[in-house]
Order: sequence, then structure tokens, then C-alpha cells
Amino acid sequence: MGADAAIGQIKDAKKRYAAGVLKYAQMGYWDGDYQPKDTDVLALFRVTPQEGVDPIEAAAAVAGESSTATWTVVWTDRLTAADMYRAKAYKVEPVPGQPGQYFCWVAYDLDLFEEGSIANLTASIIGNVFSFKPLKACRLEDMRLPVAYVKTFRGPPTGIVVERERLDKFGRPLLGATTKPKLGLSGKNYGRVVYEALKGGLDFVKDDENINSQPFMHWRDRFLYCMEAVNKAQAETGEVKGHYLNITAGTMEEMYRRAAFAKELGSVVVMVDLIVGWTAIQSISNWCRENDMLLHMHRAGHGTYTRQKGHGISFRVIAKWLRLAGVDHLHTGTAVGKLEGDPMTVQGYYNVCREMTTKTDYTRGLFFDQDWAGLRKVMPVASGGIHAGQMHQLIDLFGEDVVLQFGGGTIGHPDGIQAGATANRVALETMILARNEGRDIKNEGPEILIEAAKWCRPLRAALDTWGEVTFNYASTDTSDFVPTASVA
Ligand SMILES: O=C(COP(=O)(O)O)[C@H](O)[C@H](O)COP(=O)(O)O
Ligand SMILES: [Mg+2]
Repeated sequence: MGADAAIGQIKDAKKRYAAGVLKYAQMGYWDGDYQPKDTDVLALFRVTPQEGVDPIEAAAAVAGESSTATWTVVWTDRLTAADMYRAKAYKVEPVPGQPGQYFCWVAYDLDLFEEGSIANLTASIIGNVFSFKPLKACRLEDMRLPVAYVKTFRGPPTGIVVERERLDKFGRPLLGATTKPKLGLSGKNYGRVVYEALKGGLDFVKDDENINSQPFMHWRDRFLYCMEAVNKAQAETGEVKGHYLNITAGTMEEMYRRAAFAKELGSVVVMVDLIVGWTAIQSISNWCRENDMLLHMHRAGHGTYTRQKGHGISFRVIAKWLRLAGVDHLHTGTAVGKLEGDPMTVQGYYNVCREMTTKTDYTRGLFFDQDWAGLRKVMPVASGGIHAGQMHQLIDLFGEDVVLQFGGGTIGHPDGIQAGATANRVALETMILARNEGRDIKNEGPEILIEAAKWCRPLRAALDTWGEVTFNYASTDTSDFVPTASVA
């Protein structure tokens, strides 16, 4: 790999601690023989060193700047258990097919982190390194959180099992829709959209990421009209219904105020956007736990740093942090819809949300085994440019513990919103029945939908309107890793 394997920590204390500048590897942030401990936090970075920067030195710099190091030797290291506190880069591999990029594995001692704080974890792991000049680019690809650390987080307040019990819905994906247009409706018109969609057969409707409290509809109006719609639809259908009331606001105090009003009105769920920040997410998660409320997480903003393979953070890492922080629903992509999502990579995110132990699976971008230590499971949400004609693909890709959300694909139906919802519900139940009867839904799906459309006019109209709509663009975020003997 063109790396200078001879570089390593200077052991002679006089030389090591003489004032001046050393390479990070010489300061002890590279140890090719290091065997990670079960209690270590592990991180995998994709690093693109500047021309002439040795990949091992680049990896050591990442370990250094994300743990204890600065650019020069400081004697004050000697007042600490520096050998233990230094993170150690312990493996570097070229990224297959991506010249100039290297996968770098780094181990961190557990004592570097405060318990139960994503803010603290992220301040270290992504604090400095992403703007470090000797690196052209850097991406955090994956992390392994040790059980001892996972246990310091409370995780999802509700989880998939309890959510299904509260909603009394089993054996099929849940159905939702994002209200459209996302901005501009008055409270009464907005509530009408919610009612029609729920009455037509959806389980949930949701606020979009950017609806908060604007001049055209203040938040209390939205909450009142939405809950009127939920209550009416529940009474008429005999099913539990919900509307994700977006409580995202400018301050934590205001978020609590909106959450309390949602509870007072009988909502089963509140929603926040990812952009509220880690501490706000953990706080509102605690509130949801105390108040028997589902917490829906809309990952607004993530594409600014998750989408490009060269620089940023993989969404699988964000999903891991969110499971620790404690959300019940998480937008994880659709693979087939309008937004970025390589099918295998997206399935990797679903595994992070739903498994008790996430197994290493390089083709899905999962580089480590991750034991979730009993943390509850997050319900993944597939949302963004999907329609009833893709039902077989969605169920085949994601199974049944998922919310399938059709915004435009409900509200844009030619016969109205109720018809749009009915089309989705019929497509869903037909496909689940076919799957349960042992049919090969992946291949027979289109045929199964056409058969069902013979007795369901709304489904017929949905297929006629959107059946041919696909979003076939190349994914930017695919797995690049082909394991070599040293890793497998
Ligand atoms: O508005 C929508 C979807 O509307 P529609 O169903 O009309 O396309 C959501 O904001 C995205 O699904 C979020 O995407 P992601 O889940 O990828 O964060
Ligand atoms: Mg949106």
C-alpha cells in the first residue's frame, strides 16, 4: 500500500517528549500490532491523504486529532495515562477501485467517552479531523460501539414491539403519507388532507420537515386540526391512527411546550428533525419515554454530509447514533424512490435499526458486528417518491417492520386523497397476502397488482398514473469494500 510500515512510536521518552514536531505515528497514534479490546470504540474512516502524505501517517493523524493529539509534542501528556488515552490506528487498506483512498481502522479506549452522550462521542470522533489540512477528504464509514458503552444509553423510548402493541397492527408494514404541499395550507385545509388520507386506509400521516409555525398556519392550529382529523378517522374506521406532529422549534423549551400540547390532545406520536441536534434529540427522547409517546425522526439535512463517498459520514453511522440516542422511527431510504439510496447500502441501514446484533456484511457496508445489548428496535421509514406500483419491491427489499410513506403517491391520486390511500392499502394487503401464500412477489408483483386492480378502481387509477414512474439514476453511495484475507 506504499506505506512506510517502519514508522511507529518513538519509545525513548527523552526523544519522544523533546519539544518540537513529530509525526503522529511517531507520537504513538499508529500501532499495526494493536488488538482491539472488546471494550474499545472502533471507527472506520475512508481517508484521502494529500499528495505525498503517507497513508499510515494520515491514519495516525486521524486517530490523534480525534483523541488526544495536537500538532506538536506537549510535555503535559506525561501528566496523563497517555499510552491508554491515545487512540490507535491499527489497520490501513487501499479502497478497491478508488485510487488515493484508504480505509483506516482506529480504536479508542472507552475511558475517552462520557456515558450516555452522543454529543461527547461525536465531539471526539468528528470533532477536528474532517478539516485537517494533510487530508484532502475524510469519511466516517462505520463504527463499533462496545456493549459496555451501548448500555449507558436508553435507546428508543418505545421500539417496534411496543409500537405495534399500542397501535394494534401486526404482520404488515405500516402505511403513511407526508402532507403536501408541505408549506402554505391553512390549518383547516391541512387537517382535511390528514383526515382523507387516514380515512382512506393509512395508519399515519405526517408533517414534513419544514412545517413548524409559519404565518399561514401557526403550530397550535395545525395540532388542533390534525388531531380532529385523527379522532374522526379513528372513530369511523375503528383503527388506531396517528399524525406525526412536528415539534421542531427554535428552543428546547418550545419543543417541550409543543410536545405537551400534542400529548394533551391525545396524539400517540411526535416528530423532530435531525437538524435539532444530538442533545435535543436525547432530551426529547427522554420526554417521550416519560410520556408514552412515539418519537418519529425525520433525517432532514443528512444528505449534506452522508451522500458523497469521499467526505462526510455514512448514514449507517448516523443510524447507529440515533438508535443509541433513542428514536422510534427513522427515515432510512427507499432504494426505489426519488432520493439517494443504493439498495444494498440501504438494507444495511435497516439492519442497524432492526437487529438485536447487526452482523458484519461488507456488501451492505457493515464493517463490524454490533451487539445492541437489548436496546429496543427502531422502526425504519421508507419515504420519498414511492407509489403503489412499487409495493412488491418495497416489501421484498425491506420486509414488514417498516413504515411505507407515500406523500405525493397518496395526495396526487387523480380521484382524490382517500382514493390514493385506499390504493396503497389495497396494494399492501394484496401483496402481504400473496407473500404469505408463498408467491414470488419480487417477480410476480406487477401481475399481482394488476389482478387486484380489477376489483379496486383506486388501485387501477394509481397504476395507470404512476405505474411507469421510476427513478433510475446511479447511486453515489455504494459499498466499495472487498474484504482481503487480513480483514475477513
Ligand atoms: O417529503 C418527503 C417525501 O414526500 P413524497 O412521498 O411526496 O416524495 C420526505 O421529506 C422525504 O421522504 C424524506 O426523505 P428521507 O426519508 O430520504 O429522509
Ligand atoms: Mg419532505
